[in-house]
Amino acid sequence: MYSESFVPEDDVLLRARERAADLGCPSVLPGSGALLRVLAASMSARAVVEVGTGAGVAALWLLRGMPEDGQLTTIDREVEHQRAARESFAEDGVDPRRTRIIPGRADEVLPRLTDGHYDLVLVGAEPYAYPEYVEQALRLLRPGGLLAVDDALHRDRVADPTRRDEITTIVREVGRELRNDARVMPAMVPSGDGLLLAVRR
Ligand SMILES: C[S@@+](CC[C@H](N)C(=O)[O-])C[C@H]1O[C@@H](n2cnc3c(N)ncnc32)[C@H](O)[C@@H]1O
Repeated sequence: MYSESFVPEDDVLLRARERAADLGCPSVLPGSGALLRVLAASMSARAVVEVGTGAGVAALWLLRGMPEDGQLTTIDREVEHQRAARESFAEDGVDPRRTRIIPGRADEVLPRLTDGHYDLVLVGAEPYAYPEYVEQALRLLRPGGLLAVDDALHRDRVADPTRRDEITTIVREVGRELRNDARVMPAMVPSGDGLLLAVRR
């Protein structure tokens, strides 16, 4: 699709994407990656959290938008994925001080992160646990901080009310909850597999 390839990915991103594919791990689609870079740059996001590192595709997009003194905290439970992400970061010449890769389960790691400290939180792992990650993200964000939920349209199934499988229902419910949550201003952006955005009031 034209908009997905509007900002083409360079060789480093394409290799990170290949690493992810070799590990059987889906990555953020290019349209959403480009959007994440724009968002991180527009708000000078210095403190960013990513739930689900994968091989580092979304992380690279974010890091490219963040200021040089920003730090990305990214959580993944798979050692192989952390290793692949490290390779991707090294290949892009990312200063190791700009990334903090925390190994472990997100439901155990997120509660240890500091309240109201982060500019941007990207949720991109395990749709089953999105409700819990979104709640943690809202705790972590400073006022004016941005929540981004990847795969929020789940291959367009979320928009189709006849799709009632468990994951689709959970992801649809997360959108509905955020739409009615007075703590945020939400918007659904149909880039990639859907990026649900919500600014923390
Ligand atoms: C869809 S991939 C993330 C892709 C990455 N955000 C990107 O776009 O490049 C999901 C990742 O979340 C990790 N993951 C799944 N469940 C997790 C959990 N409970 N805690 C931490 N990481 C988890 C997987 O190991 C996988 O690397």
